[in-house]
Amino acid sequence: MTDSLLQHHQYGKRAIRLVHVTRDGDRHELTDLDVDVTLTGEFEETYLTGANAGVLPTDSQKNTVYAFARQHGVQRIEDFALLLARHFVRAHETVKRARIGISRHHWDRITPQHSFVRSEGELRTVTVTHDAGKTWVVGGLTGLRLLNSTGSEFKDFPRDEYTTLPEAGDRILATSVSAGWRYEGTRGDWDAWHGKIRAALVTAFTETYSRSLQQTLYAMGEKALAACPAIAEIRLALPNQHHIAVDLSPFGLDNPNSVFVATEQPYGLIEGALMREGAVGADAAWW
Ligand SMILES: O=c1[nH]c(=O)c2[nH]c(=O)[nH]c2[nH]1
Repeated sequence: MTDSLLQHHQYGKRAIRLVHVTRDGDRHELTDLDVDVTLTGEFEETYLTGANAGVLPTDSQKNTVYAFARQHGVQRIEDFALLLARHFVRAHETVKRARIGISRHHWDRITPQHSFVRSEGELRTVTVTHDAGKTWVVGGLTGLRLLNSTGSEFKDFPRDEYTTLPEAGDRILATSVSAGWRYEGTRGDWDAWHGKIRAALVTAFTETYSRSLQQTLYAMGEKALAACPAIAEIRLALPNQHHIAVDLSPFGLDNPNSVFVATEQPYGLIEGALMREGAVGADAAWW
């Protein structure tokens, strides 16, 4: 046997599918969540010898999520994640840090009472990390698809022997936003704050005349920080969903920037993080 050290370990349950219905008479509220639980702590023994005395089964973790949903409701995912993270650390001595990630699928009401249609793509997300010293709440969203059909260019980039990209003076700019933002505190008006930040991201995307998606990213982050004083930092990942004008000349047709092929792969990925001036970083809050 070679000498080896267990360097890092964590475990938990992924993709706990939870659908919760609140019945207010005939009118129902639907909440549809994917919940991830990750625990770190004193679990070396089971890795080294298979002794499970300190190992809270992932099955019990899953059951806790369902039981807490019944007992406490799930209306605001930020509060539900805080509740679960604190519970695992408080209730189990071997658990030193708990991280709860939740993504919420959005359903739109199609009758006044109890019928819904799922709006595809966009998820509201939260990651709560809790240990003896601190609790961090990172709110966010993924799959927010945005497109500007003008107001975007990409020019003046360096050209080398491999450059074929033409300069674009008027191109389509399209992306699917992934954003995470770290709140300063653990109490808040989560729904309103999420709404303000989402609106700021959309407004900055639509209102910025874009010379690069990088510039647009910065404008989005800046507007989000301005819109919600409760957040200290924001991280954004913006895939550049390229739309390429189709060459219609073989068919004797022109293409005055009206027919495009929307390509999925490969795509550019533009990432950036903005911190409010004077705020203190918190790497442990992020994956
Ligand atoms: O906004 C852009 N940023 C880039 O870095 C880039 N690179 C590329 O090929 N197209 C684009 N567009």
